[in-house]
Amino acid sequence: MSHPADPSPLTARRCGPLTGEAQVPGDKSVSHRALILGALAVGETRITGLLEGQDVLDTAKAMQAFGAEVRRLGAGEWAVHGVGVGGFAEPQGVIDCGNSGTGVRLIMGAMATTPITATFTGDASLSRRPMGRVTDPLAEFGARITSRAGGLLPVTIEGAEDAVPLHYRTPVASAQVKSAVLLAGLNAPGETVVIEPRPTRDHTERMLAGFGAEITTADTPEGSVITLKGRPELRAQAVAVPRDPSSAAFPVVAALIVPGSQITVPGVSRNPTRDGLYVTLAEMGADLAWSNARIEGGEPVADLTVRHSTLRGVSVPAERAASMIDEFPILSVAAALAQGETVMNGIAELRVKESDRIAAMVAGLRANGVEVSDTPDSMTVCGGPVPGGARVQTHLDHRIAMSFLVLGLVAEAPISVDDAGPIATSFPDFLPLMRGLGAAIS
Ligand SMILES: O=C(O)C1=C[C@@H](OP(=O)(O)O)[C@@H](O)[C@H](O)C1
Ligand SMILES: C=C(OP(=O)(O)O)C(=O)O
Repeated sequence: MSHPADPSPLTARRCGPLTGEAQVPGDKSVSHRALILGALAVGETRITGLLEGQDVLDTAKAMQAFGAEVRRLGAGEWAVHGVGVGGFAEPQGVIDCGNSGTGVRLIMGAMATTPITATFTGDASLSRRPMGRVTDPLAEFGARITSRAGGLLPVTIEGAEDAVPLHYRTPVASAQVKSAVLLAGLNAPGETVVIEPRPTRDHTERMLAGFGAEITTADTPEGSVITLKGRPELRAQAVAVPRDPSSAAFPVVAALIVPGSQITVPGVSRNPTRDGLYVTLAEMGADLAWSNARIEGGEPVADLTVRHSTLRGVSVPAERAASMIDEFPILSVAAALAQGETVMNGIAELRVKESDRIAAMVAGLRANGVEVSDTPDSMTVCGGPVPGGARVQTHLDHRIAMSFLVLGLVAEAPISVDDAGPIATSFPDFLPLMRGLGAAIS
């Protein structure tokens, strides 16, 4: 996505009830990890349900550049022939991770303890995001790292020759930082330990265990202590990727706010480190019915039925932020339709995502007549009728684009977004899926 096509604006209009089944795509976090661990394993990993969004395709390309064989077998079906821990080859070109923070940060971790050199770049959005949070701990493993001033991309990493394992306390609640350190720890002798003051999504830990690594998590007064034994032989696996709860959030909130709607969303991940939005919507009075709970690909999943509901404003505690970190833009859309005020606390991390998501939501909601305010780490939305009628700037941010297209389905006047192109990074079929449910987006 470093050389995006011309911007593609879209407009959403008020519509009748949404009905039907929403087959949302595979989980983005799990998809990146399946490709990376597949590339570090011995043998052939088979992946089903892989998200074929641009972020993940960029990671697949990167794994090829590091020497893994990556083949697409069919829709969502991929094979990765890995090179083993420590087996990455030096890429011949620059690694372009496009729009993807997860891709670039996890891959930097995965190569930083192998004695090869790689340069990473990305699009205009990724080039504004902080990389020091990952390159600082990777330097402690013995990697030599240069970046643009302020720890920005492009970043060049000379991987450590004789890596030393690390004990690292993450200064921000970030699964990307935790995962980068754990992936680097794979090729360091001895135990690498990550201490997380607050739990974040645990897909890396689950999948490392699934691939045969020795990894434990202990809850202690200091937080979660994750211990990984270095230099395991990772064994190729079959990985079934669950459907992405962060993508499901868009049709789910759309069905909650469009009167008369009822939809089902099968096979959504219910990983408790990802369920903050669903907990919050239930507190707001949302009619969400989960059924057929099961385990798929090492992750809990269930089917979800959603009915239009009258929502009321709530206060979302800071402790919940990590479990719904990508869902605050769409939560603020639900909040705009709720009775009373919704306060979102402890969300400073939103300022360093694909855009400053607090600023982008505040600007777009205000332009469409919603009362909203913010502080450096919180946002408050006042619910009520939504006049709409404005065009929103999405700043290369897929979640801002999808959120305002959902809001447009209930606003009095249509809402446009300046560029829907980035939606393809995480949810390439968003438009046909939403139209299939009855949404008026064109
Ligand atoms: O590890 C991951 O797959 C992700 C972690 C989160 O980022 P942070 O770890 O930076 O909070 C999230 O925002 C991102 O979409 C995916
Ligand atoms: C923050 C996100 O992704 P990433 O950090 O991987 O760019 C997201 O998908 O909302």
